[in-house]
Amino acid sequence: MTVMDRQAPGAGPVDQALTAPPALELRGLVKYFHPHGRPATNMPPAVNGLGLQVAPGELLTLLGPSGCGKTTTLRLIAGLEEPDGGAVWIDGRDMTNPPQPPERRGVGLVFQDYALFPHLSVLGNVLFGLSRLPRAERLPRARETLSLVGLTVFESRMPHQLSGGQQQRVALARALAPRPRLLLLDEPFSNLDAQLRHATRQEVRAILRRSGVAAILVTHDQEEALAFSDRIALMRAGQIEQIGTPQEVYAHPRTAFVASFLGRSNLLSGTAHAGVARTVLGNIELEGAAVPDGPVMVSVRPEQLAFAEAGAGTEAVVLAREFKGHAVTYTLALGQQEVQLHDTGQPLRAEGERVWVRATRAGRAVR
Ligand SMILES: Nc1ncnc2c1ncn2[C@@H]1O[C@H](COP(=O)(O)OP(=O)(O)OP(=O)(O)O)[C@@H](O)[C@H]1O
Repeated sequence: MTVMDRQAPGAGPVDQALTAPPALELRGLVKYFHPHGRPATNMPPAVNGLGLQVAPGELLTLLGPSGCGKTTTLRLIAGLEEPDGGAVWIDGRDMTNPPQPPERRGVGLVFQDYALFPHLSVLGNVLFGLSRLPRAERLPRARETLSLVGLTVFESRMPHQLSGGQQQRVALARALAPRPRLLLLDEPFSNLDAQLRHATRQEVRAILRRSGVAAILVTHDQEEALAFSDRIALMRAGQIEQIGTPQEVYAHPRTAFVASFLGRSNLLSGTAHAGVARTVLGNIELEGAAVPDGPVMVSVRPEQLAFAEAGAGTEAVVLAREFKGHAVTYTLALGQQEVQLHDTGQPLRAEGERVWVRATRAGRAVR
């Protein structure tokens, strides 16, 4: 079997999940860090009862603010940390009872700082990870993987003769060459400048799709998470706050934290009655499952607000304008409340101008 044919044509992660065990399953994972080596009862765990499944071939992103436990989760999966509770299953095998060392887990790692060996050529770097393979298979495997990442012509170059994006692809080839069941990527694009970052991200995504490997990406960059993933797990304080496809999590955030961490959101307090919330922006219909009557927090995305004819919405004043070429984001004051509105058209509104605003779609009740 080659790296390429591990995923049958047309079989997506969901189809495969019906026939194969999950590439990864985390069950109630807990990790405490003890300062100075002593247990501290008042310290919350870095990872707090985390559970999730990753299907074969699936690209999952762990997204969340600094310190929420993303890297620790990745290190627990790789076997670089021991959990205090719970279990890590990879490809249907328990890695925690008894604990399996990192090299026995069938996991590939790609980090932010590529960690290529500077004195080895591109080919040498990829061969390095193949020492467990029979000697005769190493060179063909290394070359096959370099071809997968589009670096065949660079095989004799030294790392310093490559661009940052190319070096990252060598690191990817090195991690993919032993054909791991699961690839772990920790902020792999954060050393690249904005343009290269975008291009490299797309290339890496296409390479992972071709190889059919399941991968977990750690990032705190929401745009990266939205563009890269089949599903996003939004983490907060060592737990998953919400997990779903990028579209689901963006369009249907369950909490105020998710609504404001993934994209921008206006959080309006109001009173719900019969599926409609009375807010500073007037009556806003509430989407989704029935919302109980009473106090409610409503998330309305800036693109769900629009300017209205005078008298046809709520009156506001333009506080600030952020021009982005294809769109404009306005910050508006409605009495004491500030809201943001995305507008794509003309005319441009001036700071200080009086305007009328309305919600164009239903809002989302969040906790
Ligand atoms: N070796 C360690 N010793 C003590 N505390 C640690 C250690 N590693 C992580 N922590 C703590 O565990 C928590 C989670 O850290 P972790 O690095 O997993 O977060 P993260 O979400 O990856 O953050 P970032 O985006 O900043 O990398 C933090 O409070 C951190 O300070």
